[in-house]
Amino acid sequence: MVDQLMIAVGTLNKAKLRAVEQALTQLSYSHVNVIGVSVPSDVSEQPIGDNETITGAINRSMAAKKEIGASIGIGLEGGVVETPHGLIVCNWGALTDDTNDQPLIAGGARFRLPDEIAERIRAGQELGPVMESFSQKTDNHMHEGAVGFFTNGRINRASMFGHIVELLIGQWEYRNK
Ligand SMILES: O=P(O)(O)OP(=O)(O)OP(=O)(O)OC[C@H]1O[C@@H](n2cnc3c(O)ncnc32)[C@H](O)[C@@H]1O
Ligand SMILES: [Mg+2]
Repeated sequence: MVDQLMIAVGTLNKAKLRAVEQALTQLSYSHVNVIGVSVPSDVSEQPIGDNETITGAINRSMAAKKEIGASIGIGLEGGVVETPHGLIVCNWGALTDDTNDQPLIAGGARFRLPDEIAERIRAGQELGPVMESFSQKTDNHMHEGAVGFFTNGRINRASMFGHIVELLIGQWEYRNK
């Protein structure tokens, strides 16, 4: 009988939690207990740039792990990056465990936002609420997300974060080999 592995995820967002649960089930981690914890990211509500977004993911992973004394903490954070090609959505994840090593980091899918959305983010609005009014769907950020809306439902927020979780768990397995 394998010991239960407690994984704290620094969010109550259903898409993010589903991403962790699905990724771990697919990887046959049947002995894991995934627990969502509301923690501060200590960055802006709408992180701008890779650096701030990664920092948010790391802060969430550390705070979630500490909050419930889990063996692993995972933080997932969405942000936007200004580029000469337009405003690009970015997504980052971090995993903190009991070692003194740096948190593991992994990035996810990226795509350019349409100009009318980008303009509203540049004016200081958050992507989540902007998507709610644009898509006329409440809680869009907990379901398909901007990524699902603008990719015709091919990649939703959970599957996009699921990829990041696999990159994190894979690195964690490599480190523990
Ligand atoms: O409760 P938390 O974990 O904070 O979940 P969240 O949906 O707010 O997610 P983030 O803080 O990681 O994302 C920062 C902002 O960008 C929004 N966002 C990021 N990616 C998105 C996506 O694919 N679709 C819709 N909103 C997105 C999100 O709603 C926030 O306003
Ligand atoms: Mg948020």
